[in-house]
Amino acid sequence: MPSQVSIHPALDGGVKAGQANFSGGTLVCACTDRPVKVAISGAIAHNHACGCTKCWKPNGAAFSIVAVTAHENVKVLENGDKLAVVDPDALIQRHACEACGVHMYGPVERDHAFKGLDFIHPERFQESGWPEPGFAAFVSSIIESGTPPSAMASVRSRLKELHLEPYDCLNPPLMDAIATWAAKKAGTLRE
Ligand SMILES: N[C@@H](CCC(=O)N[C@@H](CS)C(=O)NCC(=O)O)C(=O)O
Ligand SMILES: [Zn+2]
Ligand SMILES: [Zn+2]
Repeated sequence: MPSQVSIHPALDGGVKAGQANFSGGTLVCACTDRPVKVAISGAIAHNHACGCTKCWKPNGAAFSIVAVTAHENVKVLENGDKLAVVDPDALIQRHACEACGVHMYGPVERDHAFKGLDFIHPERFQESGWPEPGFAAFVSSIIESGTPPSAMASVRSRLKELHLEPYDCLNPPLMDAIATWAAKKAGTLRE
Protein backbone atom coordinates (compact mmCIF):
# COMPACT_ATOMS: atom_id res chain seq x y z
CA MET A 1 0.00 0.00 0.00
CA PRO A 2 1.68 3.28 -1.10
CA SER A 3 2.07 5.80 1.70
CA GLN A 4 0.79 8.56 -0.54
CA VAL A 5 -1.93 8.61 -3.19
CA SER A 6 -0.66 9.46 -6.68
CA ILE A 7 -2.49 12.34 -8.35
CA HIS A 8 -0.23 13.07 -11.35
CA PRO A 9 3.55 12.65 -11.74
CA ALA A 10 4.03 16.41 -12.26
CA LEU A 11 2.09 17.23 -9.06
CA ASP A 12 2.96 14.43 -6.66
CA GLY A 13 6.14 16.15 -5.51
CA GLY A 14 4.24 19.39 -4.79
CA VAL A 15 2.57 21.93 -7.09
CA LYS A 16 5.28 24.14 -8.59
CA ALA A 17 4.25 27.77 -8.98
CA GLY A 18 4.26 29.06 -12.56
CA GLN A 19 4.84 32.56 -13.88
CA ALA A 20 1.93 35.00 -13.90
CA ASN A 21 3.21 36.53 -17.17
CA PHE A 22 3.40 33.20 -19.05
CA SER A 23 2.29 34.01 -22.58
CA GLY A 24 2.32 30.67 -24.37
CA GLY A 25 4.79 28.39 -26.08
CA THR A 26 4.83 25.15 -28.05
CA LEU A 27 2.91 22.01 -27.12
CA VAL A 28 4.66 18.81 -28.23
CA CYS A 29 3.19 15.28 -28.28
CA ALA A 30 5.07 12.24 -26.93
CA CYS A 31 6.29 10.88 -30.31
CA THR A 32 10.02 10.68 -30.86
CA ASP A 33 9.41 10.37 -34.61
CA ARG A 34 7.66 13.33 -36.25
CA PRO A 35 6.13 14.83 -33.07
CA VAL A 36 3.04 16.99 -33.44
CA LYS A 37 3.79 20.59 -32.47
CA VAL A 38 1.16 23.20 -31.71
CA ALA A 39 1.89 26.88 -31.03
CA ILE A 40 -0.06 28.64 -28.28
CA SER A 41 0.49 32.35 -28.78
CA GLY A 42 -1.15 33.82 -25.71
CA ALA A 43 -2.05 33.27 -22.07
CA ILE A 44 -3.71 30.19 -20.65
CA ALA A 45 -6.38 30.28 -17.91
CA HIS A 46 -8.28 28.09 -15.43
CA ASN A 47 -5.54 25.51 -15.23
CA HIS A 48 -6.73 22.59 -13.10
CA ALA A 49 -6.48 18.86 -12.49
CA CYS A 50 -9.35 16.93 -14.10
CA GLY A 51 -10.41 13.43 -13.04
CA CYS A 52 -12.79 12.77 -15.92
CA THR A 53 -12.27 9.80 -18.25
CA LYS A 54 -12.19 11.98 -21.38
CA CYS A 55 -9.21 14.22 -20.71
CA TRP A 56 -5.77 12.88 -21.65
CA LYS A 57 -3.62 11.67 -18.76
CA PRO A 58 -0.09 10.28 -18.84
CA ASN A 59 0.28 6.59 -17.91
CA GLY A 60 -0.37 5.98 -14.25
CA ALA A 61 -1.93 9.38 -13.54
CA ALA A 62 -5.35 9.57 -11.90
CA PHE A 63 -5.82 13.17 -13.07
CA SER A 64 -5.06 15.18 -16.17
CA ILE A 65 -3.73 18.75 -16.10
CA VAL A 66 -5.91 20.91 -18.34
CA ALA A 67 -6.38 24.62 -19.05
CA VAL A 68 -7.98 26.83 -21.68
CA THR A 69 -6.77 29.42 -24.15
CA ALA A 70 -8.54 31.49 -26.79
CA HIS A 71 -9.03 29.57 -30.04
CA GLU A 72 -7.20 32.22 -32.07
CA ASN A 73 -4.05 31.47 -30.03
CA VAL A 74 -3.85 27.90 -31.36
CA LYS A 75 -1.90 27.01 -34.50
CA VAL A 76 -0.67 23.58 -35.61
CA LEU A 77 3.00 23.97 -36.51
CA GLU A 78 4.18 20.49 -37.46
CA ASN A 79 2.85 17.01 -38.29
CA GLY A 80 -0.84 17.93 -38.08
CA ASP A 81 -1.54 14.95 -40.38
CA LYS A 82 -1.20 12.73 -37.26
CA LEU A 83 -4.13 14.43 -35.51
CA ALA A 84 -7.67 13.03 -35.31
CA VAL A 85 -10.74 14.06 -33.30
CA VAL A 86 -11.29 11.58 -30.46
CA ASP A 87 -15.09 11.93 -30.17
CA PRO A 88 -16.86 14.08 -32.77
CA ASP A 89 -20.02 14.13 -30.59
CA ALA A 90 -18.27 15.62 -27.54
CA LEU A 91 -18.48 19.27 -26.56
CA ILE A 92 -14.69 19.48 -26.53
CA GLN A 93 -13.32 18.44 -29.94
CA ARG A 94 -10.16 16.83 -28.59
CA HIS A 95 -7.53 16.56 -31.33
CA ALA A 96 -5.23 13.66 -30.41
CA CYS A 97 -2.02 12.37 -31.95
CA GLU A 98 -3.05 8.99 -33.34
CA ALA A 99 0.47 7.59 -32.80
CA CYS A 100 1.06 8.42 -29.10
CA GLY A 101 -2.44 9.32 -27.91
CA VAL A 102 -1.62 12.76 -26.47
CA HIS A 103 -4.46 15.28 -26.86
CA MET A 104 -3.00 18.45 -28.38
CA TYR A 105 -5.94 20.88 -28.35
CA GLY A 106 -9.70 20.72 -27.98
CA PRO A 107 -11.83 23.55 -29.33
CA VAL A 108 -15.42 24.20 -28.18
CA GLU A 109 -17.33 25.22 -31.29
CA ARG A 110 -20.87 24.50 -30.09
CA ASP A 111 -23.22 27.15 -28.62
CA HIS A 112 -21.93 26.97 -25.03
CA ALA A 113 -20.44 29.16 -22.28
CA PHE A 114 -17.00 27.88 -23.33
CA LYS A 115 -17.42 28.54 -27.07
CA GLY A 116 -14.25 30.08 -28.51
CA LEU A 117 -11.96 28.39 -26.00
CA ASP A 118 -9.59 25.49 -26.64
CA PHE A 119 -8.68 22.98 -23.92
CA ILE A 120 -4.98 22.15 -23.76
CA HIS A 121 -2.61 20.18 -21.50
CA PRO A 122 0.07 22.61 -20.24
CA GLU A 123 2.37 19.77 -19.16
CA ARG A 124 3.02 19.26 -22.90
CA PHE A 125 4.60 22.74 -23.23
CA GLN A 126 8.26 22.40 -24.09
CA GLU A 127 8.72 25.62 -22.07
CA SER A 128 8.50 25.84 -18.27
CA GLY A 129 6.62 28.52 -16.34
CA TRP A 130 3.02 27.70 -17.21
CA PRO A 131 0.61 28.74 -14.44
CA GLU A 132 0.08 25.95 -11.94
CA PRO A 133 -3.28 24.16 -11.55
CA GLY A 134 -5.53 25.85 -8.99
CA PHE A 135 -8.20 23.24 -8.22
CA ALA A 136 -9.30 19.69 -9.00
CA ALA A 137 -12.42 19.03 -11.08
CA PHE A 138 -14.49 15.88 -11.71
CA VAL A 139 -12.82 14.19 -8.74
CA SER A 140 -15.49 11.50 -8.27
CA SER A 141 -15.03 10.57 -11.96
CA ILE A 142 -11.70 8.84 -11.21
CA ILE A 143 -13.82 5.95 -9.93
CA GLU A 144 -14.94 5.48 -13.56
CA SER A 145 -11.35 4.79 -14.59
CA GLY A 146 -10.73 2.27 -11.83
CA THR A 147 -9.97 4.07 -8.56
CA PRO A 148 -11.75 2.19 -5.77
CA PRO A 149 -14.39 4.28 -3.97
CA SER A 150 -12.67 3.39 -0.71
CA ALA A 151 -9.63 5.46 -1.84
CA MET A 152 -11.61 8.66 -2.39
CA ALA A 153 -11.20 10.08 1.12
CA SER A 154 -7.41 9.87 0.85
CA VAL A 155 -7.46 11.25 -2.72
CA ARG A 156 -9.48 14.27 -1.58
CA SER A 157 -7.29 14.86 1.43
CA ARG A 158 -4.14 14.63 -0.71
CA LEU A 159 -5.64 17.13 -3.20
CA LYS A 160 -6.33 19.54 -0.32
CA GLU A 161 -2.78 19.07 0.92
CA LEU A 162 -1.58 20.08 -2.58
CA HIS A 163 -3.91 23.15 -2.44
CA LEU A 164 -6.03 21.67 -5.23
CA GLU A 165 -9.51 22.10 -3.77
CA PRO A 166 -11.54 19.06 -4.90
CA TYR A 167 -14.85 19.50 -6.76
CA ASP A 168 -16.97 16.79 -8.36
CA CYS A 169 -17.82 19.05 -11.30
CA LEU A 170 -15.99 22.35 -12.03
CA ASN A 171 -15.09 25.02 -9.45
CA PRO A 172 -17.65 27.70 -8.41
CA PRO A 173 -16.38 30.45 -10.80
CA LEU A 174 -16.70 28.14 -13.82
CA MET A 175 -20.03 26.66 -12.68
CA ASP A 176 -21.32 30.22 -12.17
CA ALA A 177 -20.09 31.20 -15.65
CA ILE A 178 -21.94 28.26 -17.20
CA ALA A 179 -25.14 29.05 -15.25
CA THR A 180 -24.91 32.76 -16.10
CA TRP A 181 -24.59 31.95 -19.79
CA ALA A 182 -27.58 29.56 -19.57
CA ALA A 183 -29.71 32.09 -17.66
CA LYS A 184 -28.97 34.83 -20.20
CA LYS A 185 -29.82 32.49 -23.05
CA ALA A 186 -33.09 31.51 -21.34
CA GLY A 187 -33.88 35.19 -20.67
CA THR A 188 -34.08 34.71 -16.88
CA LEU A 189 -31.07 36.96 -16.34
CA ARG A 190 -30.56 40.33 -18.04
CA GLU A 191 -27.33 42.14 -17.31
N1 LIG B 1 -17.99 11.37 -15.39
C1 LIG B 1 -17.67 11.69 -16.76
C2 LIG B 1 -17.49 13.20 -16.85
C3 LIG B 1 -17.09 13.67 -18.25
C4 LIG B 1 -17.17 15.20 -18.31
O1 LIG B 1 -18.27 15.75 -18.22
N2 LIG B 1 -16.01 15.89 -18.46
C5 LIG B 1 -16.06 17.32 -18.38
C6 LIG B 1 -14.70 17.86 -17.93
S1 LIG B 1 -13.44 17.77 -19.15
C7 LIG B 1 -16.49 18.00 -19.65
O2 LIG B 1 -16.68 19.19 -19.66
N3 LIG B 1 -16.61 17.25 -20.71
C8 LIG B 1 -17.02 17.78 -21.99
C9 LIG B 1 -16.49 16.91 -23.09
O3 LIG B 1 -15.89 15.86 -22.76
O4 LIG B 1 -16.59 17.27 -24.25
C10 LIG B 1 -16.41 10.97 -17.19
O5 LIG B 1 -15.51 10.87 -16.38
O6 LIG B 1 -16.34 10.51 -18.34
ZN1 LIG C 1 2.44 11.79 -30.98
ZN1 LIG D 1 -11.84 16.33 -18.10
